[in-house]
Amino acid sequence: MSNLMASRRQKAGDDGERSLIGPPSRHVDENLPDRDAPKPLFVYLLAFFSALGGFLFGYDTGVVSGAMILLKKEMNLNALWQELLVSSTVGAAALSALSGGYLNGWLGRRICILVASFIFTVGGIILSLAPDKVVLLVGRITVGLGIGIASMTVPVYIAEVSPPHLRGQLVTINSLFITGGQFIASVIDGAFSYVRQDGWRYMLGLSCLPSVLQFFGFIFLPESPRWLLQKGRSLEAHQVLSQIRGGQNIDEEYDTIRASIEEEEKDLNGGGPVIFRILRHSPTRRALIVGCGLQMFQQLSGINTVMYYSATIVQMAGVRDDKQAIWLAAATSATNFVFTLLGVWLVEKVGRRKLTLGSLLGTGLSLALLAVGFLLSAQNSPPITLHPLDPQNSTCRTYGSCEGCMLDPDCGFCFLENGTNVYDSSCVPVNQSSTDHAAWGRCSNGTEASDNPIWAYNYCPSSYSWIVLFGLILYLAFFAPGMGPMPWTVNSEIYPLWARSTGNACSAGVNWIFNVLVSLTFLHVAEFLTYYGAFFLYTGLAMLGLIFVLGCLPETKGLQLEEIENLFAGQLCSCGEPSPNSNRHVQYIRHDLEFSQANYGAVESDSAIAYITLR
Ligand SMILES: O[C@H]1[C@H](O)[C@@H](O)[C@H](O)[C@@H](O)[C@H]1O
Repeated sequence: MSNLMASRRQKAGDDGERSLIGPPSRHVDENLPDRDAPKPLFVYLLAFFSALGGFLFGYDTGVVSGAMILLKKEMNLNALWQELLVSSTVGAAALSALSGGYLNGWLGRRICILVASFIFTVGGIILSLAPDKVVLLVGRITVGLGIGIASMTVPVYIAEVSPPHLRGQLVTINSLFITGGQFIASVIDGAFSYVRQDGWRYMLGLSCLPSVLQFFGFIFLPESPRWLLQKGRSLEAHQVLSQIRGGQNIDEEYDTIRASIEEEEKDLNGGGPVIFRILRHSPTRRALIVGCGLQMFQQLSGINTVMYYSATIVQMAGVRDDKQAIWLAAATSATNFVFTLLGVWLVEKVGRRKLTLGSLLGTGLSLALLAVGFLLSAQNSPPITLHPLDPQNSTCRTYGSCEGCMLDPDCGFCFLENGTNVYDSSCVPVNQSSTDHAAWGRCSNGTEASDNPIWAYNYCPSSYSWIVLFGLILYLAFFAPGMGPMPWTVNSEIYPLWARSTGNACSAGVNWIFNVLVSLTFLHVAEFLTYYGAFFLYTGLAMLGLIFVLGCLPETKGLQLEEIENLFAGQLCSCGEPSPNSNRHVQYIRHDLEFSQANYGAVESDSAIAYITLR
């Protein structure tokens, strides 16, 4: 038995991943899934149609910044409404991701994906036809509900239908679709920014195309075989598995899924709602802490602030034209997308742990560079030379330089420019109905000719802006391959079968909650700590994340599901070292003995527990 285990263990290390659906159950040394194993086209089709959910997640979160530039003018949106339209989607996503675990167990993965694509479509229609801002808000909340369900269901579905040797790659491709969606959204934003009248309707409404495609695709696509088996629909599960595996012999895999479900049922951890069972079961509780911690630190390292703020960063660097700024923001999301591709390639080469650690270290250093850029800009902030009489007697006249003026949300900086030289500058109140102009004076008419003064809201002109721009690109290059996709990928692998949808629902919920928190607090944090203070704060948080990952994230690459579970059997933070218990190796093997009924038994040796399927 030990030799047999050793050979399987060796093979597991060499071959990469094993099925999440259940442990491999084939005969010891033959038919093991490996890179030469058949790659049934059908599974790619399934992954593509599911990852459209990731695309919609990226599209709907990304498209709003470009749409807002047109919307705020057409609908006279004040800062509060702009904030509401952006954050309501993310808030709704948090709620629906949290409830998605229950929906997944009750309705199944396929129905949840169908529901999500239906909601996306309805949301897209509401948004494109919205007559006023209230209906727009309803549309944004609707779309958020779809995003939440999709964000937690899609990785689970892909993991459950993928053959073992393709699982890691296919789940990470979902993250590629997220950043791809954000990139396409920014291109669509750029293209329709020329359509001044109603351009935003196309931007927001176009998401209906992929969602309708996904909806019709999933009418014909199958349910996860594991969910079917869990619900006792064994005949259907067998048919689906056989279809997904392209007609290969699936008896062994099928038996394994069934065996693992029966094992789960034997060991219900006291019964009750899954979340309580997770909290009572220490290894799964530890996995949940690691999964939620990763999602929390992903957001605390400021990705969405950096992406959202990128348009302002490029304005700060001297690009003042709205359209040019939109296209440069598209370049930012293209960078995010391209470097995610690097992550898909690296994940099986260097492993999840090293990729996440390297990514966080680079992310922290780039955040520090961004902070230094902002610090130098603040120290050399242009002085205010003109103090026009203020009819509103606002706080704006109290500032001596652009820095203080820019940090006050009620004021903006109005100036003339000669090359990099700023002159005739003043700090004046912003127009309450549009931040594009001042409330009165030279910068209030919104026209921008070379002899007209420039209106800078939220930023200051600075000759150190290149440091900030460089920091931004470096940040994305480090974040995108690791901290972007790994929290999603790792979460799809670390929970045992019974806890997978609830574990993913909780961690996705944590992701969305911290997304809202970081984006809602950014401007206030910047007001109190200044921009460089805010970015130094993110640097600190990324470093805390680094310590967390260093201490608590074990390497899951190339391990079987049972080995992954065992990684959480010991202490929570063991610096990635396998816990002593991980020597216990669980192995399912099939004995072709002549029994007509299936029976299951367990044998424990000094270094292994073997679950033997007897037939
Ligand atoms: O993994 C994704 C990705 O990195 C996106 O670019 C980001 O906007 C999301 O918040 C994140 O969850």
